[in-house]
Amino acid sequence: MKIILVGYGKMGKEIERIALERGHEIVGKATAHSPLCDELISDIDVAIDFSTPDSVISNINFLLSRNIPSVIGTTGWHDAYKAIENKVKNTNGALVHASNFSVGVNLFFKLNEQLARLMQPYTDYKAEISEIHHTEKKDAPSGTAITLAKGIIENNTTYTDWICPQSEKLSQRESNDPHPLPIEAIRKADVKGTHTLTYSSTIDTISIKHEAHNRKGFALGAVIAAEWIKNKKGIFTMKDVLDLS
Ligand SMILES: NC(=O)C1=CN([C@@H]2O[C@H](COP(=O)(O)OP(=O)(O)OC[C@H]3O[C@@H](n4cnc5c(N)ncnc54)[C@H](O)[C@@H]3O)[C@@H](O)[C@H]2O)C=CC1
Ligand SMILES: O=C(O)C1=N[C@H](C(=O)O)C[C@H](O)C1
Repeated sequence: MKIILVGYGKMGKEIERIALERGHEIVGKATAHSPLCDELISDIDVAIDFSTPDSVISNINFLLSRNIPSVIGTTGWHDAYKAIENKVKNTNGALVHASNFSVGVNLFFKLNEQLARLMQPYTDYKAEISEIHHTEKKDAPSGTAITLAKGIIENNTTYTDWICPQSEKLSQRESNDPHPLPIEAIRKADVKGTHTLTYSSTIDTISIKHEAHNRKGFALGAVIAAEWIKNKKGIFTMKDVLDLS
C-alpha cells in the first residue's frame, strides 16, 4: 500500500519502520512545517495520522474531502467526535480511529467492561483510573483513560461522568454527577503509557494494569488498521479491526 504519514514524530517514525517491514511504501509525510496539501496525496491508498490535538480535525476534514481512507491515532479530539462521525457518514468516507491501537490495550478495554459489569452490585468499591505518560504529551487525560472511563460508565450505572483535575479543559470539571469517576494524569520522563484501573473499598483493593514497554504495539496496530480500512466505507474503531465487539 502507498501510505502518507500525517505527523512524523515519535509515532510517525515507529509506524514508518513497521510499514516498511510489512512491505508498504511511505510516499509522503506531512508535518507542522509541511502540512497536508494536494501534492502530498496525489498517489496514495491510505493516510495514517499521529499528529497533534490542534491539527487533527483539519487533517481529518482535508482527508475526507479528498475521499482518502484514514487511520486516526491522534488523541485529544473527543469533544468533536459526533461532528466527525456525521461528516464521515455524509461524505461516504472511510475512517478508523482508536485512542490506543495496541492489541494488549484493546484486550484490556474488554476486561475493563466485564469488570465494570461484575462490580455493579458492590457499591462499597470506588473506581479510579490512573494514567502515566512522558512529559511531551499534549493532552490530559490520555485518550486511553477516557475510553476506559466510557467503558465503565456504559457498563456500571454507579458512574455517569468522569473528572480529571489535571485536564486543561475547565469544562470537563463541570459535572452534574456528584461522584464522577476520577482520572489521575501523571507525567514522567520517557514513560510510553501506563494505565491502572482500581476498585477500592475500606477492606481491600482490586487493580488491573496495562504498561506499554515501547511504541511498537501502537504502531503495529495502526498499520494493521490501515491494511483493514483500504476497501471499506464508514467509521470504525480498533474493536472492529480486531473483531472484539
Ligand atoms: N492511538 C494510539 O495508539 C496512540 C496515539 N498517540 C497519539 O498520537 C499523537 C502523536 O504522538 P507522538 O508521535 O508521540 O507526538 P510527537 O509530538 O512526537 O509528533 C507529532 C507530529 O505531528 C506533527 N504535526 C504538528 N502539526 C501538524 C500538522 N498541522 N500537520 C501534520 N503534522 C503535524 C509534528 O510535526 C510532529 O511530527 C498524540 O496525539 C498521541 O496522544 C500516541 C501513541 C499511541
Ligand atoms: O501520547 C502518547 O504517547 C500516547 N497516547 C495515547 C493516549 O492518549 O491514550 C495512547 C498511548 O497511551 C500513548
